[in-house]
Amino acid sequence: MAIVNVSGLSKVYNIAVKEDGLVATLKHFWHRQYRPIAAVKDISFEIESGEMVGFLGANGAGKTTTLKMLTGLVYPSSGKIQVAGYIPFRRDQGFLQKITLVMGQKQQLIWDLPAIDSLRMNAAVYDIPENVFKHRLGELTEMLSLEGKLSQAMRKLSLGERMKAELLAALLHQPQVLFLDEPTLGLDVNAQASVRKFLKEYNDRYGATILLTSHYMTDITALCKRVLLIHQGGLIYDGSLDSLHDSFAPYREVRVELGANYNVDAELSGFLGKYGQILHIDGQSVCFLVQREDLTRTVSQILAELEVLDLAVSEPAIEEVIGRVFSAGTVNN
Ligand SMILES: Nc1ncnc2c1ncn2[C@@H]1O[C@H](COP(=O)(O)OP(=O)(O)OP(=O)(O)O)[C@@H](O)[C@H]1O
Repeated sequence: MAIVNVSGLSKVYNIAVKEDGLVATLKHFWHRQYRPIAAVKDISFEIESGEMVGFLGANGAGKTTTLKMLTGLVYPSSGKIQVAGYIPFRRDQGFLQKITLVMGQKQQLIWDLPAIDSLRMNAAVYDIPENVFKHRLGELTEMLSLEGKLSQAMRKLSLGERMKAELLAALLHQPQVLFLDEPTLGLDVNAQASVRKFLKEYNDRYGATILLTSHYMTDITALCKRVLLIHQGGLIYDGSLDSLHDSFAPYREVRVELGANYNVDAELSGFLGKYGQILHIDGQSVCFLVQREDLTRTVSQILAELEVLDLAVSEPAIEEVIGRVFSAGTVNN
């Protein structure tokens, strides 16, 4: 059953515009002029309970604005949203108990205090009884490997530990729906991996629904089977990561290591073109693109016609595929 329903959602920000200079500043004071910015344009999607969905888009595409509307922080210009049966912008107590929003670039825990003090305050805000608080704290501390860290001032923790403490704080009330905006932003690869591992485990253990934005594709490929792609405010793709590969990268990279008796640069670069588009030549190694439907025939042909020491076939990187989708600006799926 869908726990997030979004239909025809749009957001237009009106930003005040002002020309330079004192006169313009005075004029602006009395007679403000506004320019509309369509940050989100008529997007619709549903998320099933327990799903983990990646939300991808370039800078300024509209991801944070969408997450803010889904959590009731920003009022939509038009369209409908329901999250866990609630209308977010009403900010009902029941709604706030069911959701959480974590923003990688914003902190809720107080810098000079130990995390445990802020966590106690959160427990009071969410009306969590002491025994439940202790139980959840123990469970989450263990899952996040934060033993011994919560009694130190936040400023003394590493960036990765701080992010994990933020996640703990955001999950103390055991929300059903997690909106995560760049939760691994700025973390080193080990800390990123440990946040990912935690999110996977949290989703498995509690069946939580997660909508996640990240500029690190490893987060998305490790956690999400489905992705939403937003481009200039519009939703241009909603489907599986695998189908994205199929629709936007209907080719494979074939890397061939040729025997030493070929002078690859001089002799072969010309006629190698018949096997596919040459991507690059490096010593005796040639890499080129072959359409997926031609792959078997082309590989057999290469093996029959050339002296091949090694041959490898790979899919193009997902970053590259998504780059193609964004440059095309639309997807028919
Ligand atoms: N409070 C605001 N007032 C006016 N314009 C805004 C406001 N917040 C965002 N915008 C504009 O709306 C558009 C979408 O911004 P948004 O922050 O949603 O993008 P994003 O996809 O989250 O980008 P990023 O990946 O850089 O965080 C941008 O053009 C941005 O400048």
